[in-house]
Amino acid sequence: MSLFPGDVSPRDVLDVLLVAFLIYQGYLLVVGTRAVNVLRGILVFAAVWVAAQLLGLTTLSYLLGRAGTVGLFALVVLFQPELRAALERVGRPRGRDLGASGAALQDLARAMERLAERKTGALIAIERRTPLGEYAATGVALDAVVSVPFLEALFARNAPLHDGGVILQGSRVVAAGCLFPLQSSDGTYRRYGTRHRAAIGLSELTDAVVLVVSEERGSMRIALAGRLGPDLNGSELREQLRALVYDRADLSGEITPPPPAPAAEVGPGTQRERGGA
Ligand SMILES: Nc1ncnc2c1ncn2[C@@H]1O[C@H](COP(=O)(O)OP(=O)(O)OP(=O)(O)O)[C@@H](O)[C@H]1O
Repeated sequence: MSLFPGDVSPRDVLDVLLVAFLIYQGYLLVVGTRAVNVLRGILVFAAVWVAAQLLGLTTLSYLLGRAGTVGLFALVVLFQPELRAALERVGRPRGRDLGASGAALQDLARAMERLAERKTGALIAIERRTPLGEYAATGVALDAVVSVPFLEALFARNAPLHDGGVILQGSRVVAAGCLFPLQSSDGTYRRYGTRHRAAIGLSELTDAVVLVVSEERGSMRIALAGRLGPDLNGSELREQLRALVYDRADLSGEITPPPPAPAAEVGPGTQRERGGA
């Protein structure tokens, strides 16, 4: 007896499986981004359209059908950055050697702690598979080994490059004073300032691990995959860095974003201090 009854051929099964795989991958690409809300809106729109067709509401289904065609083009324009990031993620090489070392991790974490202790604001993006060249180009190119004094000097108030973000590639600082894309001020992160929104924005469009020290609160946080994690102490920061950047085994797997900070923690009025180990 054939495994595939009737008209269903192995090719049809393969076809359906591939389409299901593509839909699932598409879902993984948009989950956690602002595109998810739009996706929900599209589903509601499609459901109303199908209902209108089933009920024979010709004018409504005609209008919705027309709006759908125009909407597709509008979506491409609206989500151009997300689409580009998604395609970049698809074509990203696997298991790139970051050339990072345990020493760099310790220096980076120590610099973060010192900056947090002194309430010196800082923004540091660590490149992973998505090249950050276009963001590095907005600042000043550097080529220096990651070290505590160097990072402290970069972010020191009145230092020429303290404004903007620093970009690291492995153990090297490759740019400073860079402009990162701001997260749109919708939803959960509306109450954050621009430094935090720049961290979230960059992590939304790339797979970079973005570290932020708050000048106001002296806290250390990580933004990853469009989400801002909770305040970290020194050992938590080291642990996260080890897992996300310096443990290369992790690079073959998927990114697990840190849980978003509870709403109570995010307001400017809530001063929960945990910076420094
Ligand atoms: N798009 C950006 N890219 C990189 N850095 C930025 C960007 N926007 C703002 N910054 C940095 O953030 C600083 C302003 O931070 P602001 O006080 O608005 O943010 P915040 O999230 O409240 O941070 P903090 O808690 O440190 O005050 C700027 O001086 C600049 O260094």
